[in-house]
Amino acid sequence: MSLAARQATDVTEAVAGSSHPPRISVRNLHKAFAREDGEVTRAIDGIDLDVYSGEILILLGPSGCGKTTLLRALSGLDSPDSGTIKINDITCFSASRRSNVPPERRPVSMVFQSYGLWPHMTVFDNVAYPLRAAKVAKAEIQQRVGEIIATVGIDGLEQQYPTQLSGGQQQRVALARAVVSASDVVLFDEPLSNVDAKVRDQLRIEILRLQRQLGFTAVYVTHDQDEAMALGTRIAVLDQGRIAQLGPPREIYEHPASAYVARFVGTVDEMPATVTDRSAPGQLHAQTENGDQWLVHTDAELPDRVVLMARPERWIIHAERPEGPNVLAGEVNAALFLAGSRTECLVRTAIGLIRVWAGHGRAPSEGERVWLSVAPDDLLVFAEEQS
Ligand SMILES: Nc1ncnc2c1ncn2[C@@H]1O[C@H](COP(=O)(O)OP(=O)(O)OP(=O)(O)O)[C@@H](O)[C@H]1O
Repeated sequence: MSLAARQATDVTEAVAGSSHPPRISVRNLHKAFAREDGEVTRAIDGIDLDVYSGEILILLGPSGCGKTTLLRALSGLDSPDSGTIKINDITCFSASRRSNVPPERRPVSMVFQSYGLWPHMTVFDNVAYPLRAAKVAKAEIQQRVGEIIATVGIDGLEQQYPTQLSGGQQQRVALARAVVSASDVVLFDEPLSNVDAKVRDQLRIEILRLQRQLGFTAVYVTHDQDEAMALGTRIAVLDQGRIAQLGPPREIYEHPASAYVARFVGTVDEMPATVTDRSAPGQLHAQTENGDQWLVHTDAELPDRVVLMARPERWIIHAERPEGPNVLAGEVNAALFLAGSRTECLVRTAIGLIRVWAGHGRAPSEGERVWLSVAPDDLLVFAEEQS
């Protein structure tokens, strides 16, 4: 089948929440590892997850949260302890049925952080490898490899060996090899973490373009929140083998389900506080340690001890004390001009340093006395964690 024929028609419509059945379906998956010291690590601790046709599902979380273990379970490189994995409605793993389809028979391909190219094969032969393994006719291999090499922008390098290529070029070869065999599902394991920042930006766009063009479904592991935001149709934030939150990037950023998610995705400053009034529905008042009262719009049921959080772009800087609630006096400690997009200010206040991203307006200068305010809708509030 030619690349053109494989172009997806259903990418935009068949996303999460649609009536289409999921492309990947994971139920009650567990995987524990026994460490050398006898401790047991629950790398995957009861995960349920559906991934829909044409979406890029990001697995995001700090080191050790189980991202790679989950991806390897999907690929068949690792066997879970219990649960089921279906891909294209075929049971690839079921502990109860004792079935475990080997990696080469699953309809998935993988792109690794370390490229995983065959060093003794040319670029052409690396990309052709899955087609030769599937016994595709020679003329078709020639055509499909030629097309995909041009698509990922490495034409002219066909006869080079991987060691003769830059990291970015090697990852383009790996990408071409992953998509050449028209796998329905492509699994990405931190594919951009070995390339420099500029190439990473380019490759991100390339991956997105390729995915839109070919319509494959992707599961993409990263610990880089910018990458997750840029690429994800939905993001699953993992915490110790569990899904802490699953949703579109904007929802995760603007409505984090927990303090853990708020801290991991984006930047926040935190203010411990005590709830002083919850009599009006949909709002509460809380007092910070300096005695200030804060008005927060929320429907959440919360204990008395809470933590208030605000994103840096939600604080507004004023030269004069503004009217209204949630106002804090401060002095600009540092003002960093960041590549034209914003000025990042550190403002010293009675409750500590607050980060504020001032946009295109007048940026305050260091040493200036200012007032900060934040709208009641823009304050996040969570229960204080018990230590
Ligand atoms: N083969 C193994 N033996 C013992 N423990 C393991 C093994 N593989 C993973 N673990 C543990 O399982 C947990 C999850 O590991 P995993 O590699 O899935 O995390 P990750 O989120 O991908 O981390 P990173 O971003 O650092 O790659 C970690 O605590 C890790 O130490």
